[in-house]
Amino acid sequence: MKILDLKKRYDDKIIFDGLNLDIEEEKITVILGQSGCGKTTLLNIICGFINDYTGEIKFESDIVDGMPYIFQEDALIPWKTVYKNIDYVLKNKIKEKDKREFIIEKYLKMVKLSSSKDSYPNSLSGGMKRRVGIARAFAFPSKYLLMDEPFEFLDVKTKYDIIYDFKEMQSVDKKTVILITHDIELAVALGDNITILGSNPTDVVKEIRNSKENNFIKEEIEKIFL
Ligand SMILES: Nc1ncnc2c1ncn2[C@@H]1O[C@H](COP(=O)(O)OP(=O)(O)OP(=O)(O)O)[C@@H](O)[C@H]1O
Repeated sequence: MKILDLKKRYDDKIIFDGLNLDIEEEKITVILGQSGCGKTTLLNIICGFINDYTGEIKFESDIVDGMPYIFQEDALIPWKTVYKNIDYVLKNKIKEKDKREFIIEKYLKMVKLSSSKDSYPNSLSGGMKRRVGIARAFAFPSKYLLMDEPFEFLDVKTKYDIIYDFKEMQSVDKKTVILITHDIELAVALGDNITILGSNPTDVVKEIRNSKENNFIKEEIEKIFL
């Protein structure tokens, strides 16, 4: 995916004034930026929630069905079971019920929630709700996956358990993931590529490719970001 010469303002506040980004397909790109620099605005432009910008977003894969978006807050429907929450987003895309069932079972198993498929969201822990959200996002037939601070408000152990499972799923499904955060540890744990944004107006400060190959990546990011 390429973001070319992106310009966006809210009234007289300039957020992007010619931002260019090259997002590698089938990898996890983490975009790190301080609060208020425009990360959510960027994701909302990519997924089409925001249209009043100039510049171009070039997708290499099909986006006709839309793309899943995991928010900070749980976006589960409280009156639907875990199974029905996932089925709800697949229904319009996959007509065959048995095919949907196969997909839902597969992803619930991957997030270790097969036995909770008939539970309602209010009976799940915060971590379990996150897992349902991840299963639903991976089950959705899209090459792209957008995530906005997806693991906020989780305790450290739960967060790293989920990160581990997320990586396992990504190693099989190879989505083009864009994750925005201000959490350096999350960036280091998940990012194949890490882009650090500065602000006023927002632009790229540093792009780090293949960050897993760099043993000092956290220290390097801290020097720039903190
Ligand atoms: N609809 C809007 N109208 C006016 N200003 C807005 C609007 N949405 C966001 N902003 C402003 O634009 C700037 C960027 O907001 P955005 O939410 O994209 O930043 P962010 O980097 O995601 O922040 P955070 O990490 O705190 O969520 C902020 O100063 C915000 O107050």
